Parts: sequence; structure tokens; C-alpha cells
Amino acid sequence: MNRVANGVVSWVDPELRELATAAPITLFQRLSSSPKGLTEQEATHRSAVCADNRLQRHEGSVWVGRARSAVASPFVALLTGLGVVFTVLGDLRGAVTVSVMVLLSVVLRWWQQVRSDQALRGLRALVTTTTTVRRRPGDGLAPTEREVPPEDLVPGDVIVLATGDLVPADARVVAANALLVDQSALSGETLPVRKGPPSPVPDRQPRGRTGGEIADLSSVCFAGTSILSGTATAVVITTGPRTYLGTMAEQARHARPESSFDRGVRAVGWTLVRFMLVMAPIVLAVNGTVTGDWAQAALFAVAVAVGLTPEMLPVIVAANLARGAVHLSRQQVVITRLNAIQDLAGMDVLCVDKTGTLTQDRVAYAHSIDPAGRPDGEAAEYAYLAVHFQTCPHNRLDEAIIDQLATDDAPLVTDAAFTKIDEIPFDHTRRRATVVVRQQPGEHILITKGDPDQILPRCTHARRAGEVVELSEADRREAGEVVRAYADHGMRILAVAACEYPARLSGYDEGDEHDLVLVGFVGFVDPVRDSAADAARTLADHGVTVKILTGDNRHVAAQVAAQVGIPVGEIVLGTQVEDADDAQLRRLVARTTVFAQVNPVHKARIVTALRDAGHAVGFVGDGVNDTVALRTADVGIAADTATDVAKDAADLILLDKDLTVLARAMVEGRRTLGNTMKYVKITASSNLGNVLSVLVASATLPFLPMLPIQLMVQNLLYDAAQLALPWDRVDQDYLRRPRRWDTGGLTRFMLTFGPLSSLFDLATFAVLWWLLDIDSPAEQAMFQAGWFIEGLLSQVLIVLVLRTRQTGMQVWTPCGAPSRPVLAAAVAVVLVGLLLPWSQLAGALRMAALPLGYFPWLLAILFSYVVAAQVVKARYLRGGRAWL
Ligand SMILES: Nc1ncnc2c1ncn2[C@@H]1O[C@H](COP(=O)(O)OP(=O)(O)OP(=O)(O)O)[C@@H](O)[C@H]1O
Repeated sequence: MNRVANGVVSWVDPELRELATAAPITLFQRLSSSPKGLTEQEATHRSAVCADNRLQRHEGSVWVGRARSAVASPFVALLTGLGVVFTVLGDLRGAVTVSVMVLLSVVLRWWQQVRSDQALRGLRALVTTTTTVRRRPGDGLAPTEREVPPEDLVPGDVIVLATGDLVPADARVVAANALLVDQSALSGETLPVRKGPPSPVPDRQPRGRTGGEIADLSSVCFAGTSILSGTATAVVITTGPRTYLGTMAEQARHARPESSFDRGVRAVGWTLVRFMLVMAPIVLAVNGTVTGDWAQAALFAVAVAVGLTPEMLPVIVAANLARGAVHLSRQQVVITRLNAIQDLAGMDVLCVDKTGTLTQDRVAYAHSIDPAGRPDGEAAEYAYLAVHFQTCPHNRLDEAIIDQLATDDAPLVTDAAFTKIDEIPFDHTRRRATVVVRQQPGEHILITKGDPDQILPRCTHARRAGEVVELSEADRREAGEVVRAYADHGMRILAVAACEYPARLSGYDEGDEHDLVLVGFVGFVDPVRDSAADAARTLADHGVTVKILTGDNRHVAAQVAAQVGIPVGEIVLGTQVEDADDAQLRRLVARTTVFAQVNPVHKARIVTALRDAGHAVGFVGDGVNDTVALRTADVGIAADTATDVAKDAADLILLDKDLTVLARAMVEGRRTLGNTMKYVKITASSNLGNVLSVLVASATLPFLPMLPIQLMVQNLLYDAAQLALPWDRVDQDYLRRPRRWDTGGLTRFMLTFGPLSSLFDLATFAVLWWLLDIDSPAEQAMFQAGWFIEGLLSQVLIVLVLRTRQTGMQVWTPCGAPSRPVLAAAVAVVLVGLLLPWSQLAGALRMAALPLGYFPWLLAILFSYVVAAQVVKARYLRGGRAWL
């Protein structure tokens, strides 16, 4: 069977496994390629057929996916259903009005999401990576090697990999030299894996591996993994979303747990559906019984149902989120998932790492000391030797050693005097790195540097004044004290130890890191950011508990926490997290603020336990293997400098990895949610009031109090005014606590302010009926215009009163007053409403101009309504109830 059709390989695992072990000639044949690589023409042809070699799905499908998520909202479903009912009942004007509402909300929401996707792509484009590919200019011509963007790779391309490279696609190794690959992104397996062309003996699953068979194929390098050391030539088998990582990323995307915002939106949707289900049939029954015209009653009931739905909610939410996203990007925060802004508002626990978030991220070498704490350069010399030969990527500590010790001739001299034999790279679980070198023939020196807690137990001897002496218990305690004393001053300490071995041909592994001689310690400073304490205080003042999750030593963690003002208490270590079952862990995380010596797996478990305990959790991470925790958290946050995979998993990307930026972003999230909640609560209560008025009017009037089309135009006008709400101010009080969607509060709010507004509607009916004598079916157009104006004006005005919890004249003080856009929109809509019965549209809306005598009464009713709303608000708040 030909598995390469038009250069596209259709993948299932058995085929991958087959290609993993295939002889080179079969491999190239199956991929329609050759060891000299593809021709440029063939590569162009294949790239036209295959999707780009990107982790994300093809652009087209992202747009479709976004469209799908924009449509999938309970309000859209509800309104579409009501639109269908209108059509069935023959009211096309009603159906069109509802369709416009639905279309507007879907398009706006979709547009916002696509725009933010584009912004993120723009950000990613700033990070350039290239891959070396071997291609021929044409058939029969010699191949050349050149650098191309990873997106340009196609199945069949021959690539050359070297130390420090990110593997750009799933590729079968055809030749390798001491190839060591970090596969932790795929399998959680933290030890590096040796890779090379397949051996004649089939691969066996290594013990203790967590990644499953695929990741254990030792002849395949997978996209997203990185080359720790060595070189390789490989042929690309599969690219982009079809790689192993691509499918995992896709699964993880789908597996994302529902966030607190999503839960809130769903709950609001259901509360409104319940109200509608109760109210619409009642309106139908009352109106049908009184008028006897059941068809008209049915139309009216559907219009009431539309009126009861805050139909512009998706639009207002989208507009709010968009404004929030723009504001955040000005504050160095890029949003990758719009809803994350609302989740940010609900966040009550923020898990942060230490380096860069709390500290200045400028690690500097400080000193070198012997095991007893006396100044001595030997530890630094060994550490430099180890870093010099280390091929796994240098981190900040390594760079600090190089900056300080790689003086003019040092690299040359080191290369001349020593030869590298082997390496056991650093990883977050081992918390140490080892290099083996040869100085004298017949003798190897193993040098290990790392967390003192990891190194000291592996030492049996120590250096003292140039001598190697046995490490007594007292010496060990003394060394521990030295580490602690420096760590207590916030200094990061690496222990350095060495050991001599007779030269051998076989490689070295962890089993050789024992019976070491402790050479001493090197110290580093990474000062706490000046702004960190202020930011931590701001977060605490706003009800967010900051927890530190660091791979570093407990003393340093405690010191940094104390400097930043985070209460320390009991410090929990990674090993304790590992030993605790889920229930124990929930209790542990509830009382702990500092977790030290934790690896990425522990971090993910801590986040899950916090979520299980009901918290809305933010998590800051930047490693490839922080992906799980980033996805598990309600808000995953990564710095711009993080790996692509981590950024892909994050909801927020910080262009400046600083806690202050995060604190500001959190306040912005609450402001956004505050303005959204204003709309939901005030609108739902006004609509409930309308329905109650309609019920009373239906039972008492010989005609409809308002026609369905009038009811919906009134709704549209009101909603148009509310489009300015995202630009409104929010009470300081509201911003001070984590906020989630609160539907319990919504019901109470509706039941208080809905009937209140209804009272003033009834007063309007009374004025129209008894005082102005508009009391016959022939005059219904005038009556309906009267209620249309009063209803619209009272709804718009009440937003200005209820939008803040300030009472009395405070509403008009600078912090309580509405923002200018909100005020301007309200005035504009009030004017339109007042002029409508006199306009050209009056006929289409079946309204008649009102007698001027109506307006003093209107003024009095509106004034009394505002005063009454203030009084009720004050009482409502005195009852200790949550406001918006
Ligand atoms: N280059 C290195 N060589 C040897 N050991 C190292 C190296 N870098 C770090 N370590 C040790 O491993 C420990 C854990 O480091 P890791 O990078 O996992 O911490 P982290 O979680 O990133 O810390 P942070 O919270 O500060 O960001 C360090 O405390 C240190 O003792």
C-alpha cells in the first residue's frame, strides 16, 4: 500500500512504528525522498498540499473553530428558537429583528476572538527559529544545506539537528552522533533519552517510563523536544498538527476544564431561561383569556420572552472583553483566550514561580567558598569546568558562572587541558548537572553541581586546605549550616562535588554520582524586585492569596517570600506533595503559601488540588513541562520569554514578567466583569419589571399595552445605550474582592428592582387612562407611545442610578458618577425615544403623538422613580447584600 499520496503521509501509530524501524532504503522509498533530500520543486509541491508545519491547526480551521465557539452560546440558541417561533406565527418583522440581534452578537464575538488570535500570532512572529534542511536545487544537482523557518518543512525533508535545537517535526533519525534528547514535553520523563538509528533488536519499553510506547521510540525525534547534545541527520515523517505533540496539544485543548467564567455564563443562561419559561406562558394565558385573540397573545408572549432575555449580553460581553484586551495589551499583557479576562476577575489564588516574577531575573555570581564556608576559588573553578563542557542549554545560573569566570583565555586553556567524556544533564527533578572530563590519560573526573540537598547526601569526603578528608557528621552539619546561612540572606547556593574514576569506555549515568568529594559552594544573588512587595500587597488587598511554587531550596524560598511580604508559615517540599493523596493535598495546599523544591508535576498537582477546593487559580509558568499546570489553572500565565509550547497553553502572555503587571491585569479583569454584571443585573431586573407591567395591563386593558415590535425596538434602543457600558467606571469597592458570576444575587436583585420599576409603569398607565382619558382601543397607538417613552426613559435612567453602590448625591461625585460615554449614550437614546412618536418611523411602529400635558406627569414619574430606587438601594445594601 502506498502511504505517500501527493507527498502527504496518512498516519496511524502502527505506520509510525513501522517507519521507525524500517531500513533506510525502505524509509526513503516510503516517503518518496532520498538521503540527498527533496528537490526544491518537490518541497514546494508538498507544502502546497500539506498544512503549514505549525502546532496550531490550519488558519482556516481556526476561523471556523472561532465561529463555532461564537455561535455556541445559550443566548444565541434561545433567541434563535424565539426567532423561529416568530416565523412560524407569521410575524416576519419580529423574526427579522431577532435575527439582527443574533447576527450582531455572533459576528462581534467571532471578530473579537479572531482579532486576538491575530495579535498573538503577531507576537509569536517576533520569535524567530530556523532549521537546517538539505535540499537539491533540481534533479541531478548536488544537495545544499540551508536554514529555513520550521513552517516550511514537509514530509520527506532531510534535516540536520544539533545541540540546542528544538526538533521542528516528527523525524526518523538516519545518522546520529551522541544524540541526547530532552523529551519531557511529551512524556513527563525528565531524564534525557538517547536516540539514534534503529538497532536490529526491536525497542523495548524502558522501566518506569510514563510516556507510553510512541515517545519511547529511540529512532524517532519528536516535534517540541530539544536536542541536549550531539548531532543527527533525520528525515521528516510528519509535520504540524499531525505530529505527536500536535495531537497531544489538540487533545489538551479539548480536555481543558470548564473555567469559573464559563460556569457563570452557563448559570446566568439557565436562570434567565427559567424566568422565561415561567413568565411567557403566564402572559399567554392572561392575554389570551382577556382578549380572546390567542394568535396575537402568542406573538405577544414570544415578544415578552425576547424582552426577558438580555439578548445583547454576548455583544456587551464581547465589547467588554475587547476593551479589556486592548487595555491589557497597553499594560504589556497579551490575551490568548478572551474569557480569561473574566477568569482573572475571579482569581483568588495566584501561584507564582520565583525567578523573574518576584526577583529581578539578573542572577549574578557572588562568591566561591570551601565546605566550611571560607573563601576559596576551587568550587568556582570546577563549576566553570562543568559549565564549559555542558551541552544542555545554559540557564541563568550557568550564564552567571560564565559571565564571571570565562575571562579572556579561560575557554582556550580549558579546551587544551581537558577533554569532555560524558554528561548527565540538568533537569528539574534531579536538580543537579554532571559532566565527566579527562585531564590525564587513564583517569576521568566526574563533576556535579546542583542543589546542596541533592549533592550533600552523595558526598563521603570533602576538600579541606587542598586535602581530601572524610566528611564526618559534624562536617556535614557544618556544611548544611553554611548553606543555610547564605540562603537565609536570599543567596542562591550551588554545591560542587567531584570524583575520580579510572578511564572506561562505557558511558556514565546517575549510578556514578556517589562517593563524591565536596569541593565547596558557589553563591549567586538574584535580588528581589523593588516592585514585588507592593504588587504582593496590592494582590492581598484585593483578596488574592499569592503562593510561591519554586524548584529552589526552602531557605531561599522562605527568604524571598519574607522580603516580598508573603506570609511564610510551614514550607512544603516537593517530596511531601508527592507523598500526599488527593484529600491530604487539598488540606496541605489550603494552609501553605510556600512550596519549595517542586518539579513541574508537583506544580500541576498543587493547582488541581486548589481548584478542587473551589479556588479560581492563576498559575505563572514558562517551562515546556509547565504545560499541564498552565492548562489546568483557571488562568494560565506565561512570560513572553517562555517556550512556544508554554505560550500555546497560556491564557495570558506577559511581555514583562512582573507581578505588578499581573496585579494591574487582575484589576482590569474585575473592571471588565463589573461592567458586564451591571448590564446583566440591571437589564434583567428592568425586563422583569416590564413583564410584570405587561401582565397587569393584559389583565385590565382592552388592548395590548405595547405591540411586539414596539417592545423589541424599545429593547434594541436600550441595548444600544448599554454598548457604552464597557467604558464606564467601576466602584473601588467592587474591585477589591475576587468576582465571579453570581446568579444567586441576580435573582434577588431582579426580584427587588423589577417590581419597583413596574410600580412606576402602572402609575404611567393610570395617568394615561384616567388623567389624560386615553382609554379606548381607537386611541391605543397613543397609549402605547406613552408607555414606550416612559419605559425606555426609566430603563436608561435607572442604569445611571443602579450602576454604582453609592447612594444619594454620591452618585454624582467623581468616583460615583457615570463616565462620559455612558452619559452621552444615555442622553442620545433618551432624545431618540422622545422624538420617535413624532418621526417618520411612527407609522411603521404604529405610534401616535402624545398630548403635551403628558410630559409634566412623565417628569414627575421619572423623578419619583429615581428617588424610590435610591431609597430601596440603600435598604438593600443595609441588608448586607452583594450589589452588582
Ligand atoms: N544550571 C544548574 N546546574 C545545576 N543545578 C542547578 C542549575 N540550575 C538550577 N539548579 C538547581 O536546581 C534547583 C531547581 O531549579 P529550577 O530551575 O527547577 O527552579 P525553578 O522552579 O525554575 O525556580 P524558580 O522558582 O526560581 O523559577 C535550583 O534551586 C538549583 O539548586
